[in-house]
Amino acid sequence: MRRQKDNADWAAWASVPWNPVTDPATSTADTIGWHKSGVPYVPEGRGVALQTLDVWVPAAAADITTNPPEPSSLLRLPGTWIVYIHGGAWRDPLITSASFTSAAVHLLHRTTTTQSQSQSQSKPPAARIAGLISLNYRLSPHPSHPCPAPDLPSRQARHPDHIADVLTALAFLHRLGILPPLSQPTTTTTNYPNSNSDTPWILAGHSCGATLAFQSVMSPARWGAAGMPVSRTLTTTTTTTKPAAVVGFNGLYDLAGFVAAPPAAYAHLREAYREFVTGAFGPDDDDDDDGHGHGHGHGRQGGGVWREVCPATAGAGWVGEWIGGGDGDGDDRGGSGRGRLRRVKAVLVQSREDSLVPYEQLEAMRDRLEGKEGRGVVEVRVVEAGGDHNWIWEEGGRMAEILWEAVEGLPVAY
Ligand SMILES: Nc1ccccc1C(=O)C[C@H](N)C(=O)O
Repeated sequence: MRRQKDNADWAAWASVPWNPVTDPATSTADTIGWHKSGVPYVPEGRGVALQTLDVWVPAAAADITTNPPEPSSLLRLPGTWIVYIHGGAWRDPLITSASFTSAAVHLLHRTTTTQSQSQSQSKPPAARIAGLISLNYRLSPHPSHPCPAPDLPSRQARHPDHIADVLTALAFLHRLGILPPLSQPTTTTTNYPNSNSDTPWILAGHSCGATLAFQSVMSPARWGAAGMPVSRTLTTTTTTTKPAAVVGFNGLYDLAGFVAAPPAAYAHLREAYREFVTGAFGPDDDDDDDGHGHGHGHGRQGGGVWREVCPATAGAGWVGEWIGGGDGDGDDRGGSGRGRLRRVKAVLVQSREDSLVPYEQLEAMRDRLEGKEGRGVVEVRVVEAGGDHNWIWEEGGRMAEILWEAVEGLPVAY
């Protein structure tokens, strides 16, 4: 049974070929990495068009400079895996997993350069990347991008479909052993077979991808609360290890707060926000059409769906669900404590020149993480970045630098 599942996963993985990546920074044709685009993360052909992921692996390991990595060598690659979740307000079909390409190529270049430097000085590199993953997930409808019929299954998502896809993709990577592997049957919820602090990984996201990144460390049970049906796919994802660091680029963290009272310079975006938030999550019970939303949580039952889905405003306890590791139900009582992260990192990156997301979003998130729940367990790092909303991934170099520093800053050396 388990073996069959593994085979289906590896078959999905192998259904897409590796392509060599050359270095645009040098004019040589040297391979700096290998890339697969569009790997289906719902095996056996049961997924839809956007339930896919991209992967890049640096060619730095000696045996894969001339040949693409075999599954067996893939699992032995030393270093950190980074998983990236793209933005686009849960709906923009023009922003996909490919939006990570520029940052990915910069990271492959850095890995290759650092590797050869440390080899010539015969000392281990300060930071090392094992591989990079960029996720696609089903999107909500976009009013200015009509959807051709064959794409419909990928373009009619409504919360919790987006987060369910992210969790499904992460579970796929865990089953393959790319992310800290799970050796227990997924039905076991009290045993966390792996200490994720042994093999830390990083989860990053841009804009709504940052929202999804923080949602994914919370208990999935939250997405079944408040009368929202949990997607069928979610039931297969109960046991996953959590990232040691989450990096949010120009992230959306308090949508109810924005729609209720946007900062003056962003007030013209209020209807745009209300539209895409409603498209992704449905109308908010607390959203008030006269423009004076009160937006204060009434707990999980009843109003405040938008507050409950946003990391800066969600009901208490989610930081504990992250730290608890394991399957994310936050309940490690009587358990071994394995899978527990002692300390996690949140890197919050925001440009003051972002014309779509105000700095107040970062502040709300920082305040939440530095509050009662997070104090002493979440190390918050605030990073200012330049450019407009999408510059950070379009340019890629600065994003790569911040992610590289996140790898260097991981608690466990290897
Ligand atoms: N208005 C926003 C506010 C915040 C963050 C993104 C947006 C977007 O518009 C994203 C995307 N280009 C969209 O077409 O929905």
